[in-house]
Amino acid sequence: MDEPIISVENLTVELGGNPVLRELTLTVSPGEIVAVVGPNGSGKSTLLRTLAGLQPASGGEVRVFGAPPADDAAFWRGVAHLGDEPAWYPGLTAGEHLELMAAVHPRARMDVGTALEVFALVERADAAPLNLSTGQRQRLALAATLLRPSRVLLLDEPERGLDLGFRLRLAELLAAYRDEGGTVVMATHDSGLAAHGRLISPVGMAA
Ligand SMILES: Nc1ncnc2c1ncn2[C@@H]1O[C@H](COP(=O)(O)OP(=O)(O)OP(=O)(O)O)[C@@H](O)[C@H]1O
Repeated sequence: MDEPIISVENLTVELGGNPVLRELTLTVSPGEIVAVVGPNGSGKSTLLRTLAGLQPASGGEVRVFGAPPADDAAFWRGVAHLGDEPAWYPGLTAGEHLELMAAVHPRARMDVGTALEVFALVERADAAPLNLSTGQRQRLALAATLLRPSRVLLLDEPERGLDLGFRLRLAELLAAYRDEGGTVVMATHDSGLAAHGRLISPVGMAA
């Protein structure tokens, strides 16, 4: 078996003095899609944030690429995280946000024109992100996340605001990412999307 790309042992995370994750153990192999499922408040976002190194652990160990997540360029070159809606640059259009992403990532996974087509944003490329609909903004955020090269995708409810057709498309896009050798860990409430991955639950109940 391949070396795990993510390994979590006995992870405990406390927020505001309350244990949110308790002794969680998880191993993710390269090329896997893992769907983190469970009720509201069960700790899905907390788990993703901890894997991204954005939330310190209270106990246990998290390793990504064989080392604890580190807030440095090398780590973020390998990891693309989409949590809450990103901050948009004032004055830049939707298309220019993707141009910016492509400019700083010379080995982007797709060019801007392709990204606009894949994420059905061609007609709205000249609009400011805040003038897009909720689902269009989520598609833009996903386009920016999937355009940049990465080895691990950490997605928190990527289905947020998406219509049914695009949720199905998203499942295909994640499968294509996996087929290129990428690894996906996503928190989701969408049973269709979750069905594309190995189900885990942060509260340890049968998912
Ligand atoms: N900053 C914080 N301080 C204290 N408690 C917090 C904080 N953020 C989240 N929590 C609590 O931690 C628990 C887990 O929250 P988390 O956002 O990880 O859940 P989730 O499974 O992602 O939920 P949802 O399905 O609603 O997105 C919840 O009970 C939440 O109220």
